[in-house]
Amino acid sequence: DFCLQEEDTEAPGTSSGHRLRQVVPDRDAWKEQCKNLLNYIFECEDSEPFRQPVDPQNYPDYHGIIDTPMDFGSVKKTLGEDRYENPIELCKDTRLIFANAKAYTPNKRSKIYSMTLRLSAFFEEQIRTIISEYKTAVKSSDSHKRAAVKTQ
Ligand SMILES: CCCCNC(=O)N1CCN(C(=O)c2ccco2)CC1
Repeated sequence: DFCLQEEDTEAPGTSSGHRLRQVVPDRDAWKEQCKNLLNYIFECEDSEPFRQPVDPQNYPDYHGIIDTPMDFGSVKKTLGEDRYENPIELCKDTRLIFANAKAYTPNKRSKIYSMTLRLSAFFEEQIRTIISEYKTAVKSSDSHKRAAVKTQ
């Protein structure tokens, strides 16, 4: 893992000459990665029923069965407004989209429900790396903080 060397705690370009270039995992990278993933999902035909909230006019029983509606448009908006602290929170909301469809569908062979199966398989493949890299970056930045405290 990355640990601050003595000279790294000084301002860059100090009398000690050049600083070692630090490669520090970016703990904010997950946001752009999730934006790109959502954009890709929006391009998929399978996401069409899930890009905006269910209209109770079309499905009057929907909100009686589903306690917490969720859709990809809402996830995208929450992300864009910086209301997710991390990719785990985004993953939780996205999984709700799939769980709601499974709970609402009258039949596991229904067209709309079958669309979520492909979509969720793809989403889970992609989000696992984003979350893994985020957790690594957080650990690394924690160790940086510990190292910095030690040198004070
Ligand atoms: C252009 C779509 C606008 C909003 N979406 C919408 O009306 N939906 C998506 C959620 N639904 C289901 O998950 C479902 C599972 C089995 C049958 O329906 C109900 C239909």
